[in-house]
Amino acid sequence: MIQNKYVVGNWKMNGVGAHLEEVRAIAGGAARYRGVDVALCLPATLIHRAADVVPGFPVGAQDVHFEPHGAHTGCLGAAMLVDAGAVLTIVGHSERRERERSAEVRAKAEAAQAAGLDVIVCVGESLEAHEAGATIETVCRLANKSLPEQVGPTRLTLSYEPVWAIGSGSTPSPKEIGWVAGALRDLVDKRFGGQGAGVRILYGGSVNGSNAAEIFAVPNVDGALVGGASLRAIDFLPIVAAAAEAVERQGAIA
Ligand SMILES: O=C(CO)COP(=O)(O)O
Repeated sequence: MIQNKYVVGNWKMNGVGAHLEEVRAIAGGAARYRGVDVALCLPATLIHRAADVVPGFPVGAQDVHFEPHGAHTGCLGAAMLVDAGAVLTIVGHSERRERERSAEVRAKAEAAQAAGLDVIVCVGESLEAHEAGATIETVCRLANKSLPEQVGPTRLTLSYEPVWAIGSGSTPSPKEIGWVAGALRDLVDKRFGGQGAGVRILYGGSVNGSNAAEIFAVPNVDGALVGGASLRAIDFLPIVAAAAEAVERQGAIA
């Protein structure tokens, strides 16, 4: 089944109020492309303001606590994110996995689903695992342990982000990305049966305007999770354009 590509920006710990102009430019620019769903996962401090500035454009969080509320200093529950205007959240990003295990990632995904958030679950292998030829084994193990019990009523997405490719300028070859995306597609289909077809698989790690077209042409890659190149419209919109072109080439604009 061919569906819209999904291009999500992850601003990480970047952005203050002045950068809402970029959010506005990205939302306005993205609206020009058909066949692509675009979203931005912003610092929590900007979610509410962005939701006001670009009503209807999907803004999300980069993490969520697995409990709805309580004595968790510095954390945010899913209902709080919804209240701020978020419609999605990332869970299990490798920059957070240093402090959390897959069982916690799964609990976060389920808490987010229960609150009505779309969820992007991240998995990826370390450089050591990559060099040892253990990429597929590692990402499938992480995906199996981190994915929620059910696809759920909201949109579930799985993002393959090799730890060594994040912010490094290096990416796996299209062939390697294809092997992993194919393995994750099989895993999702097996785990969720017919509902698995609705789960999109993204690639993340040093995606930019120059390599996006090649990455979007890889079988089973349904989009990208973009870090550094999502901070400015001038860098991010060419990635959105490449996704729209890939969908057009596949002849199935939704
Ligand atoms: O971690 C990432 C997105 O979540 C990728 O970051 P970069 O695109 O900056 O490599």
